[in-house]
Amino acid sequence: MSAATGARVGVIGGGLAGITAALRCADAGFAVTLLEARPRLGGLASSFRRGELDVDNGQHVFLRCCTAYRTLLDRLGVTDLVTLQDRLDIPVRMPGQRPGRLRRSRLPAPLHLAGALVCHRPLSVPDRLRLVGAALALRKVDPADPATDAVSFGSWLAEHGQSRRAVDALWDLVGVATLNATADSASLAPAATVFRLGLLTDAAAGDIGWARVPLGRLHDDAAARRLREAGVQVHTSTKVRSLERTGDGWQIGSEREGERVEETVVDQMICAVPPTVAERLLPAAALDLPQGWSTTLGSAPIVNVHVVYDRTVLDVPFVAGVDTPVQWVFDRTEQSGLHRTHPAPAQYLAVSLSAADDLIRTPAARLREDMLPALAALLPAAREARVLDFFVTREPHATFRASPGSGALRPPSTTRTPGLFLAGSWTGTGWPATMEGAVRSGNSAADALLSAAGAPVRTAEVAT
Ligand SMILES: Cc1cc2nc3c(=O)[nH]c(=O)nc-3n(C[C@H](O)[C@H](O)[C@H](O)COP(=O)(O)OP(=O)(O)OC[C@H]3O[C@@H](n4cnc5c(N)ncnc54)[C@H](O)[C@@H]3O)c2cc1C
Repeated sequence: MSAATGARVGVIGGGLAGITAALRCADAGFAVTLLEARPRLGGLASSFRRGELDVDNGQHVFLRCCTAYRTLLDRLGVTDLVTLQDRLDIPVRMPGQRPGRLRRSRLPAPLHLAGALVCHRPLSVPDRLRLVGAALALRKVDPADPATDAVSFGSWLAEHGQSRRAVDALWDLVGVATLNATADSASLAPAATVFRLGLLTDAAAGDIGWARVPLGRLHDDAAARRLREAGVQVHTSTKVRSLERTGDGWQIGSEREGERVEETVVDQMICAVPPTVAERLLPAAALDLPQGWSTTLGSAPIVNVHVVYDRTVLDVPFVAGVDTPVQWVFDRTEQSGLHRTHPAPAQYLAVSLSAADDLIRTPAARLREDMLPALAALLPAAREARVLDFFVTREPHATFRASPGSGALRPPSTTRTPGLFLAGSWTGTGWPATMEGAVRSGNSAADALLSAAGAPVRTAEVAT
């Protein structure tokens, strides 16, 4: 029997961070209750039904180096529902140009990308040569050094000989999608983490993975099943309103459909909610941060434009765009179950638009006017195709804003209040706001809680 048996843990928030933390604590023998405001689990990485179509709230990808997220997928029993490339391969499209690709070779890092970059036609030959120096210098940047967080990625790239064109056609191609910020507005610290871990250290690290099913099947259905099997009490549609310290424990006040529900009393707490909610719920002295820190940290939006065509217009799972407002385009036909209502060859594409400050309030009709011609310019078959459906999903608070200085506003998983721990992709994981960061934060919070409770900490296995 575990040392933790009988001790009660409350987890607020059923995103990836909360799911991970709850499973880890339950596996260690705690009696866990998870409270989630929405009717479903999965938080910012979820899906919903639109008529007969399963729609993700936004296209999500992960990399082979996302070992914590992949370990969670294993724990949820859904690894067979995702695809992971054998070799990093990014088809690149530019209007009026022959298709290109960024594909790694079998050489060790960083040589694995040399061939692809030498042939990256959007860049001039001098720009391609200057990439080498910057890539080697980036390998030496220490993301954990506070001075790194004070600098913008864009200014660092400029200092290292990168032209505007190189930033637009290469660094931002990868950086905007992973940091949800352009190089000019991003902190060097998370940018260095992404490029070093994903592209510059281990050749296989940057291979891209994605779900072959709606995200809800992974992060809601499978997670709910595994949590239940682990003995976690999951209460969805339950919004936490208050968190009170009572003697040695915590009293959680919440409501369901606007009605107060009986308070939950626990011994230890993990708060895995967005930053603004955490600041509201946490005792004032819990964090070593100035009042209003969550507003200062801020958030950044992502918009997805969804288009159903009457025919196949994209013959690969995804492409990245250069010299176009279209950033990344994904084939969503299989995941969405499109052919339940629109027979083949109809195809459903999602255009993922990160760092979308300029687009988050743009009306759908205007996005349609802009995006359909842009898609036709990249995908010749789209010029003749009929659009059967067009809609937009918007996540105004998709990630925290990874600006210079944001690192100092990302607290660790431990707080100054005993028995209270924090999780969430916005906490101090060193990673940008990603699924990997969320799962790592859930693991850190669980590790800290287990160690404070004197329970054995079994570091989660890492997928290879
Ligand atoms: C459109 C989009 C595209 C993205 N693309 C990628 C990608 O390609 N790759 C990648 O790795 N990451 C991507 N991300 C980021 C990734 O989804 C997030 O970093 C991650 O899912 C965050 O998980 P979390 O558990 O930290 O937070 P959240 O998912 O925000 O979970 C917090 C949970 O707390 C709940 N909650 C809030 N208030 C309360 C309350 N009072 N009481 C109870 N519950 C409450 C919320 O409902 C939510 O479920 C994307 C995000 C978006 C929005």
